[in-house]
Amino acid sequence: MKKVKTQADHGNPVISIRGLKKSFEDFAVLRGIDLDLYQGENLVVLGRSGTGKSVLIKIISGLLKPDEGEITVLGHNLAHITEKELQELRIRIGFSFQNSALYDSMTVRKNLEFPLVRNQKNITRKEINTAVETVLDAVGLSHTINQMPAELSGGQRKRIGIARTLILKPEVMLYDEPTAGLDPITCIEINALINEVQQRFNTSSIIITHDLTCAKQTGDRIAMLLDGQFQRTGTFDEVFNTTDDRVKPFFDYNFIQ
Ligand SMILES: Nc1ncnc2c1ncn2[C@@H]1O[C@H](COP(=O)(O)OP(=O)(O)OP(=O)(O)O)[C@@H](O)[C@H]1O
Repeated sequence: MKKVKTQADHGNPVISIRGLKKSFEDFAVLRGIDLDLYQGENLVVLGRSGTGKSVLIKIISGLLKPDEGEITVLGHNLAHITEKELQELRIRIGFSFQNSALYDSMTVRKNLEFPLVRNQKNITRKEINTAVETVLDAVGLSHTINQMPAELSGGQRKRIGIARTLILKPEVMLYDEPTAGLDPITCIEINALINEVQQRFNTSSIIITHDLTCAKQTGDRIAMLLDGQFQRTGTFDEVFNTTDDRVKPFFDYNFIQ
């Protein structure tokens, strides 16, 4: 079970989804999704490969359009948002994508400065330095500031990727497979970092994964995506304390810390 219990504000959903449907040609991927993400909570969306987890976060971030349903993100109904409002909204959402590569030719410092300078034209050098130092400290990698990405381990690169997202002070974090391709010890460190980010920056997060250890360690709430819908939602134990034959095998095939 998650070690640090967090107090989500259940009166205040930062993301609200009702009746979301999405098909590609005649393949119905999402078949009626309802979801609320509350202020300050980590919500894990768990599901097997190809169940539509990435499609869901692409729809939340406005990268894909739904066929049906109402999606409200940080007070904006995505059906009625202008392109300019969507750009502004995206700055308030941090994406940690599986392949969010760092720029190999830039130091860690320059990688972190890049989104800041691009999005905040009038920022001062002092403000940039403070922001870089704050996020590097948050991910525990202050000593790497002048290193090149090639000198970092896979886990360190993942941390710097998360720091680069945090530097814009997102209110919502979307993590797509944060532990994919990492060894088990590094996975546990990344899970701890996701919880630290939640505590320190009071972010609300959706964590997409099929890693049950990640789900167990980071999720205040788990939503199990099966057959295009959330079939079970609750704490980790509530979701897996079931005789549902579609959920049980998923549990059995994974190693849980
Ligand atoms: N742009 C697209 N055009 C056509 N089909 C798509 C598109 N995007 C996703 N799909 C299909 O939708 C389904 C769900 O894909 P998605 O990437 O969301 O799965 P996932 O649950 O994130 O899987 P994984 O855990 O392997 O990343 C897949 O069958 C995929 O082929």
